[in-house]
Amino acid sequence: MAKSKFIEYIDDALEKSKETALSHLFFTYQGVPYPVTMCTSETFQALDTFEARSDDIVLASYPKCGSNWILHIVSELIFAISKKKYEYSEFPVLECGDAEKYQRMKQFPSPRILTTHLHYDKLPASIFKNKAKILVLFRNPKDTAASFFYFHNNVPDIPSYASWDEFFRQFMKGQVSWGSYFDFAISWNKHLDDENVKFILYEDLKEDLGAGVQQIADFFGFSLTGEKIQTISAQSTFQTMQEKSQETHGTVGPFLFRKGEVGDWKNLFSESQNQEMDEKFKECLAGTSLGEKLKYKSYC
Ligand SMILES: Nc1ncnc2c1ncn2[C@@H]1O[C@H](COP(=O)(O)OS(=O)(=O)O)[C@@H](OP(=O)(O)O)[C@H]1O
Repeated sequence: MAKSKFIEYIDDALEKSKETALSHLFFTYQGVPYPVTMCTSETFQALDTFEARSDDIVLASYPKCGSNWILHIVSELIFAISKKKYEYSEFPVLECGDAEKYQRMKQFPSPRILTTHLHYDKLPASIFKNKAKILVLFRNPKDTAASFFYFHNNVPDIPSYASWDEFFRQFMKGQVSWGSYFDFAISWNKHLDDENVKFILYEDLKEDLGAGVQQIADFFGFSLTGEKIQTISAQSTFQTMQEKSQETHGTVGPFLFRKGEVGDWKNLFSESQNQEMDEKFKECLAGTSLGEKLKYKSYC
């Protein structure tokens, strides 16, 4: 990707981050904290003017669950079908950017890929009305928290936390960008088996990427040969994506594609933090359909 709108937007957000202290990083909109460097209340107010199409591709996930991974997979699937490279005419996160973006997006050709970190009930109504398909990606909360912490503390221009313990406290309170992992999970839990919604797990993608790519292709109705699916899988491994990360994501790339592993949380969590998260998981998700789907016992 040349210096695209995508990278321009990220560079811009990083530039704003340089001058933003952690204590001023968030503003709250309808009860959820968002980073001032990426979101504005004007854009949230305009969000309901967004007109979804039935062939829009919506990729929903909490931050750090691998949205750039599935975005890449879906872009490659579109390329394989249409023979045209998917163009990011706009930064793909639906709720990020200026309030006029929804007007500009009317001109973009189908299929449009929209990623989002929004809770289910905060998505614009037209997504449901016009029956756009939504792929919802989850990752176990411990690795998600670890990835989130490293991102803040490794990227030089993004405000750092004083320590992992401090980040963990804020994460558990939901005082991080896009709010609480658990609130996000609760909001999606009842909708994972809805028509036009498909759940996918980061850890399953890690375990068998080929099978995951095939499922994603099937869900969006892309019919490709097994050979093509394998080629796309090979182009979507962590190593391949990390090697190209500077080219695809600019300076933040190597920090964003950090480790891509399952279980890295073990290097950070203390025993009491571990227990605290297990309790929170039980309280919020035990016995729910999502609680089962996350395979918490295996990964946490
Ligand atoms: N191909 C592939 N395979 C395995 N893991 C991958 C892959 N691509 C991205 N990742 C990992 O996803 C984490 C970043 O998540 P997001 O892309 O959702 O980040 S963001 O919220 O958009 O900033 C981040 O996780 P950590 O490495 O644990 O920090 C990325 O490395």
